[in-house]
Amino acid sequence: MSNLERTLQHHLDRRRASSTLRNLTISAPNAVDFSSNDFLSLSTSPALRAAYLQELQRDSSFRIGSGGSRLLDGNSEYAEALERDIAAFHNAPAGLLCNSGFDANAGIFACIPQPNDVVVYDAFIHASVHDGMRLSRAKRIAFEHNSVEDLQRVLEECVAGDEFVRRGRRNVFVAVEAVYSMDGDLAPLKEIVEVVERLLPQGNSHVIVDEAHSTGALGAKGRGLVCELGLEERVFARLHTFGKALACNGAVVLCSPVVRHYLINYSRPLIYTTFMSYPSLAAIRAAYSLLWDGHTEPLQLHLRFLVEELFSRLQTLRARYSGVPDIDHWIQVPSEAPNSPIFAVLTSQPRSLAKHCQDAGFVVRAVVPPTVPEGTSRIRVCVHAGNTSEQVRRFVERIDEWLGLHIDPEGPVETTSERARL
Ligand SMILES: Cc1ncc(COP(=O)(O)O)c(C=O)c1O
Repeated sequence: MSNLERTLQHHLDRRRASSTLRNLTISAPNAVDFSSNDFLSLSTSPALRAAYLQELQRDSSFRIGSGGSRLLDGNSEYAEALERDIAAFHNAPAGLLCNSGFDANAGIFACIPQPNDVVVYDAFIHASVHDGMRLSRAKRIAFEHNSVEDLQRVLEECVAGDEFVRRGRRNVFVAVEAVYSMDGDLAPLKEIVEVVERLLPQGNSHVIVDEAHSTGALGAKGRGLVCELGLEERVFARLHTFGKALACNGAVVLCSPVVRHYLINYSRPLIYTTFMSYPSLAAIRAAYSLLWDGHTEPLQLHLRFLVEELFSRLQTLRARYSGVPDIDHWIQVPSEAPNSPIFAVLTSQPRSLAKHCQDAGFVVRAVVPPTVPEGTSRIRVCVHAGNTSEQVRRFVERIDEWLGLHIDPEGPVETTSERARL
């Protein structure tokens, strides 16, 4: 082993010692998916497969690879028409396709905020926004997750402390997500837009909404939260990613034509990379065709039904153990049904619970700090349109079984030394 590899191994060993080592895993083929972001189960949809194959056959002389960066040989009529149609679907003036949501965020936040501008961001914002912001020379300020009051406090401080901001001469960007990936909670977007417009009335405030987890899953035909709330003209830019509910890869930035043109000129993750290949674009068009023609609407409805079902079963389960003194140590479930398909089932023993569920054929994952804040270790549960009520019932029974292994709803709580053996 070289000295460098020894150093790298040392870092890996430190992670192993703190139980934060990451490894690639492969789910069993017949496992029940309560984990992936394939919310509409389009990954395995015969309708999407058929639409995709049809799209590929539309022009038998298609060029498979894009041929280069979009700025050089990678662009095509096909790509331009696709992004125009997607923008129209989401009621936006223009769209710009990007190879991934990560690239899109990293590009936007690195090149649009200018030196001394301010980026105010939700404390739970995605890593790609952080990477982008770090490359910009803007000032960065977090506000408490989903707290309109704290956003207001931060903005008031910006206005009070910076004459340029106050006079509308310095831009303030506000970065939020429509649905947050770990708790499945929605941003109070209307209130956020209102407070931003009220405190910064000079036209120098710009809200950017990441709709990664709402694309396809929220709003009429899956148009997302901004459309659902009618805020299209009050946000600066939106990001829709195709890798989750749409079962593809890539993303689109919805924005004005000027912003689109600026990104084409300045966004490095867009400029210095090979653009998506034709099969990738065809898959995106096929997925959008299912949204356009209403195919996914019953899937959205079924998903909603399953969310309510899982919620009510988890509530009943939790109520059975309500007499156990330290029950919150073992399990905490959402107090309201999430408005998204994502559930956080909190437990101080997430690996043990995840393994117990996995052993019964359920794909579910433990999420621990630093991915989530200390004290909020959990299993992250995602419901899918392809799940059934029966699977939800069995899954909750499995959690119940795990609880029963460690605590008795009627009897005394186990000792700390017993718990330590878990
Ligand atoms: C909120 C959010 N934004 C952006 C991304 C990145 O999107 P992509 O997977 O297309 O790179 C993700 C996905 O991991 C995400 O959860």
